[in-house]
Amino acid sequence: MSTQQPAGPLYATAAVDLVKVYGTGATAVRALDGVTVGFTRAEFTAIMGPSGSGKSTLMHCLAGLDTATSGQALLGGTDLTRLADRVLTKVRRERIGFVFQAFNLLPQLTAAQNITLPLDLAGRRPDPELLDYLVTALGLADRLAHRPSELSGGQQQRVALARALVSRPEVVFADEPTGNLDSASGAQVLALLRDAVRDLGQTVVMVTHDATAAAYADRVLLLADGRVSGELDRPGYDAITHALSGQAAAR
Ligand SMILES: Nc1ncnc2c1ncn2[C@@H]1O[C@H](COP(=O)(O)OP(=O)(O)OP(=O)(O)O)[C@@H](O)[C@H]1O
Repeated sequence: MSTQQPAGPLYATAAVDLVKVYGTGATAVRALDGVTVGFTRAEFTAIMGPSGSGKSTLMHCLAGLDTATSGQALLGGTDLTRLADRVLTKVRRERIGFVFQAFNLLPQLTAAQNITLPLDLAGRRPDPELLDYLVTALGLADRLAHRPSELSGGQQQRVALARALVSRPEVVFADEPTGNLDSASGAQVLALLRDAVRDLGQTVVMVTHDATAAAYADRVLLLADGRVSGELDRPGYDAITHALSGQAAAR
């Protein structure tokens, strides 16, 4: 990750002078105030910062879930801000993986069907080796025939993670993926995200408030007031909490 020159093949996803203003006139909120940042391929980045600093907005713009006011949201060489809705939907489905705090599984489908749903929609078959690796690594082998209501929260999030990873998307965006999990389940999800980066070359961008979760990442990007305020390289828990308390003191 770098805050310099984000265009180019090195970056899986990048923001270039990204601005997002919600509303108009006196009530307008400048959620992103000119963010330029690149996310290197095969790297795990955590985005942190105070509530309202623009973390979710940045992720949503980069993932094509929200439209920027100006600037570029690049996925590889594609500027998502220039795509028509129909094309954007296809890009999201075929090139991006998502893991949210709410697991967003379809209740009527089994775990196995939920995992392969995005590939099925795209008319693609899962790579059997990758599917096997993910199901085993996530401890889901004996849960594949279960529906979400028959699974624990941790198991549901692991199904959502397998679904996000099985299509080898260019980027996995994770928004507080451990927010609803107990610490053991959360650690399992974070370890698999880290391993997917190390072993599969997956690019992962995760928004989190949790320094323990962020310590799994290779880099931490700090936002404040809609701008990039800092970046930490392979920080541990202490370095992250120190940077966050520095941010709080500066406010
Ligand atoms: N749909 C919206 N309409 C109006 N304002 C919005 C909207 N979404 C976000 N905002 C505002 O934009 C700013 C950035 O919000 P954002 O959700 O990106 O912050 P965040 O860092 O993710 O916060 P949190 O940690 O609380 O989730 C905030 O001031 C927020 O109130």
